[in-house]
Amino acid sequence: MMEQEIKPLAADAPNVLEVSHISKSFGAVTALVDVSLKVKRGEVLALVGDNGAGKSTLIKILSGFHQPDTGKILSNGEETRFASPRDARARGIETVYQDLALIGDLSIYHNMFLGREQRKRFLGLNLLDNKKMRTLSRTYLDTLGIHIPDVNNTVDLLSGGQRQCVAVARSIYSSPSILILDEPLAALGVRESAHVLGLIQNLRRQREVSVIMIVHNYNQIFEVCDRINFLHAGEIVLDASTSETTEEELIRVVKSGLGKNAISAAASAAEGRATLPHH
Ligand SMILES: Nc1ncnc2c1ncn2[C@@H]1O[C@H](COP(=O)(O)OP(=O)(O)OP(=O)(O)O)[C@@H](O)[C@H]1O
Repeated sequence: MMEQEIKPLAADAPNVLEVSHISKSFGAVTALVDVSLKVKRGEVLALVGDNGAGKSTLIKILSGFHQPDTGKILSNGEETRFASPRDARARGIETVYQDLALIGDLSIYHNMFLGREQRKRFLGLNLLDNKKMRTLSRTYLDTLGIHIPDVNNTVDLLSGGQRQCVAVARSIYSSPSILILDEPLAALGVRESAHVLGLIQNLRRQREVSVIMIVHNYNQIFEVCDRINFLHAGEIVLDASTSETTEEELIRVVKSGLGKNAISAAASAAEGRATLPHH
């Protein structure tokens, strides 16, 4: 794929997903407190925060796995409720969890079509159309700029980065409006991460799908994300555009003390360049 400039998001890009004032507790444990978040069409949003900050709970709510105790979810401007992951998927939200849900000893192209195999009739029999799945997989991976030499190989033979890319490609094959990635770069080395970052960058260039991804490495966030939401103790304490802030500033904000007020103060001190969420 040709390298192109990353176009800034259109100022009038609509919000494809909006959650407002969401809270969630598990018994006595409060996982999320009054969380509001927005994602525009084509935007790549990073979700960061320490262990236990509530990142997984938030993406599980967005993908229909958990229901919030309070608050609203708007999908394309319409209030909605995701009763199950299937329900969220039906409304265009695909999630790639860390286990990737690939079958190691199956071919790459079979994995690409897992659960929606292409079939053909032959002599009255209903057979898998392997040729078609192979060709479609090849074309699709190429379109996304994913370098996989042979789609006949089993997934076991792929590197971690390639596997992540195949899982992402499979999820976007159904043209979702939102792709949620749960730590897509976890446990990947620099070279391996480059595959995945390249893919996300390609998605960002095309601006057809919005991406919400949990990331830990700030450097990678600034490479491929448009905006960052920082979660601390169940609250979004910072919402900043990556073009208007820097990695150093972000680190300063995060280290400046994890109390919400401390972060607000640090963000204001950064010449108002980081915007804070409204509560
Ligand atoms: N199913 C559950 N039952 C009880 N408590 C839970 C459940 N899921 C999450 N929690 C609690 O909610 C809080 C937020 O957890 P969550 O997993 O969302 O954080 P996280 O930011 O994803 O952390 P990590 O980076 O460690 O995955 C934690 O205190 C956690 O123990």
